[in-house]
Amino acid sequence: MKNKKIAIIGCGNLGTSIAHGLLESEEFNPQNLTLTKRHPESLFYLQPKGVTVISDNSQAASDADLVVLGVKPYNVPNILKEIRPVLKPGKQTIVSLATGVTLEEMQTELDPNTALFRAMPNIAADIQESITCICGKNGSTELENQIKCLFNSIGISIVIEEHLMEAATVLGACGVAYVLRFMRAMTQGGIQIGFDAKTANMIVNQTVKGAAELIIKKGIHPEEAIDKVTTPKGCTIVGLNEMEHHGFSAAMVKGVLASYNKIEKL
Ligand SMILES: NC(=O)C1=CN([C@@H]2O[C@H](COP(=O)(O)OP(=O)(O)OC[C@H]3O[C@@H](n4cnc5c(N)ncnc54)[C@H](O)[C@@H]3O)[C@@H](O)[C@H]2O)C=CC1
Ligand SMILES: O=C(O)[C@@H]1CCC=N1
Repeated sequence: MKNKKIAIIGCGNLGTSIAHGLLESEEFNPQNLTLTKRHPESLFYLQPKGVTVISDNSQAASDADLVVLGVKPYNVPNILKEIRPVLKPGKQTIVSLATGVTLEEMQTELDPNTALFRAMPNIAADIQESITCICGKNGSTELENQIKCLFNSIGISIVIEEHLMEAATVLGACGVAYVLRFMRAMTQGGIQIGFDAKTANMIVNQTVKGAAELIIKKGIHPEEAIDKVTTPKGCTIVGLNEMEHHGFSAAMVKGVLASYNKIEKL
């Protein structure tokens, strides 16, 4: 990755998280990163690190080995039309982060030989803790490995089939927001039982981090760990059952499905 030039076209919330993550990575040279935005001033704070920040998408795309599209889905066709004249098929790779825009839809705007990937990271890229799901078209195994390498430097990545990209968006990208809303609700409960907001927040944050890392590091099923917490006739099982009576798991599943169904209509 050290020698690869990357342009993030449309560097908003997600693009900036990726840029931050890349800049923390030892495998990446900041001089090789170009970020674009229509009004780029808000990204100028990254210039002292060696990053190029401009508003000219074609200039950014023409110089890059990897062109990452960070714009909203409805902007993708116009951006592809804009940069197509400067692209060098066979020499560059396009990676779209856009939700719900298929490889086939993008291919219609590009030279048929253009190597094209979709990637679905999340905003934890900022601290190199993203999960990124990737799928591609016209790319060699070597190119696929390069894309994996890029996203592994800001977390972990897996290659999936394209028909699962929308599911990946919901679980991996929207998922960050679901977990954070859960954390806020738990904090509110903590305040009601006596903690000030700051302390409740700290306890919840570390509890969630500990629970996630326990499952990840031990490689166990969540229910196996839950069984270790639920003392018979104890307070945990009473709380969990009360949550289920109010539809906790059902609400989560329904929320996941609602997000998934919305992508179809984006
Ligand atoms: N925010 C998230 O957590 C995730 C977002 N995505 C996808 O990533 C994409 C970006 O999402 P966000 O970062 O949230 O959106 P955003 O609105 O924060 O970022 C898009 C950026 O593109 C810029 N832009 C728009 N038109 C442009 C143009 N013609 N030239 C240059 N820049 C232009 C905007 O100024 C903005 O900064 C979307 O397609 C979304 O579906 C995917 C996974 C997670
Ligand atoms: O809410 C959205 O549409 C985008 C996709 C995943 C996260 N943000």
